[in-house]
Amino acid sequence: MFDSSKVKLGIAPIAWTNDDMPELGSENTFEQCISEMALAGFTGSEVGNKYPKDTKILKKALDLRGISIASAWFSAFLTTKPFEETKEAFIKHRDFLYEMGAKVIVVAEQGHSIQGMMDVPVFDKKPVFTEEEWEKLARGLEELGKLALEKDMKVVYHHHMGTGVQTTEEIDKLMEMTNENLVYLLFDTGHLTFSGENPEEILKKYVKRIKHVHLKDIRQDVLKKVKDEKLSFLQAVKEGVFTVPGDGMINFEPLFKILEENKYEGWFVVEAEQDPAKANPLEYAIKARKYIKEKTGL
Ligand SMILES: O=C1C[C@@H](O)[C@H](O)[C@@H](O)C1=O
Ligand SMILES: [Co+2]
Repeated sequence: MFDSSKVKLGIAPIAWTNDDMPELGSENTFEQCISEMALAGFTGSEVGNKYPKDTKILKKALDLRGISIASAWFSAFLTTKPFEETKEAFIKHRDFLYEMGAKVIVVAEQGHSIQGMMDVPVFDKKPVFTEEEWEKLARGLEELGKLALEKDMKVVYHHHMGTGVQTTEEIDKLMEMTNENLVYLLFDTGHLTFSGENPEEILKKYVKRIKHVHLKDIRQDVLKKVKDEKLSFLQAVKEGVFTVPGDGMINFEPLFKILEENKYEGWFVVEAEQDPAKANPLEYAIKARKYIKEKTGL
């Protein structure tokens, strides 16, 4: 059994409004989004572009609905820009999250990333870092890890489609090159399956270093289409490659089992970006909440 005082359930606003493609769900307001999260039974959220930037206003709106902030995405450019630029932006982001009570900071390297490029095939053109870039990334992430620790927070690295840290080998390399007490791992079921990795193997290997979990499922027929038609990451999302856990090809039972046996503590964040015009966000949030209850008891 998971300890429900140690494992919390959140959901990402990206199913209501997609910050990478603001035309998806532009009609959905911040208030509707967080009200529906609460209505579906979630007590946590990550942060979207429509969220108020003022922490007092944001806190009040979230408190009214019994929701807290689990974390928020940070784009690092350690391989392509001077470290100071990433550092300055990271400190602002860290301080915002600290005020909101978050304990982990989601970081993904965006140097050379193709994840935001509408027409670049995600399986053909992903970046591959040079040794020099790996070194910059590893040392930079350790510095960000130290900055996070100043506030008793942790950097959790987000492996991601279309970036230099996507595959098993790349995750292994990053984990080997960084200090385990400074750089932790985010486990995103959807990205690993999309990429063709084995989520169970990765989870077993790094479970002690995993401090944040993104739960999303994959529609197998859409994944095939992405490969056959050489679609980009954003086109894949629009087509519906991602869905909520339990609605696709991933077997979550062994994953929950490994997390449970290893006494995982932290957030499970349902993060299933798809077109809200095709997949009603409240309906899918309820579906996800029900599935998690069934499989974990949480
Ligand atoms: O954590 C995430 C943040 C999103 O912006 C991203 O594109 C999504 O797929 C994801 O996993
Ligand atoms: Co994610």
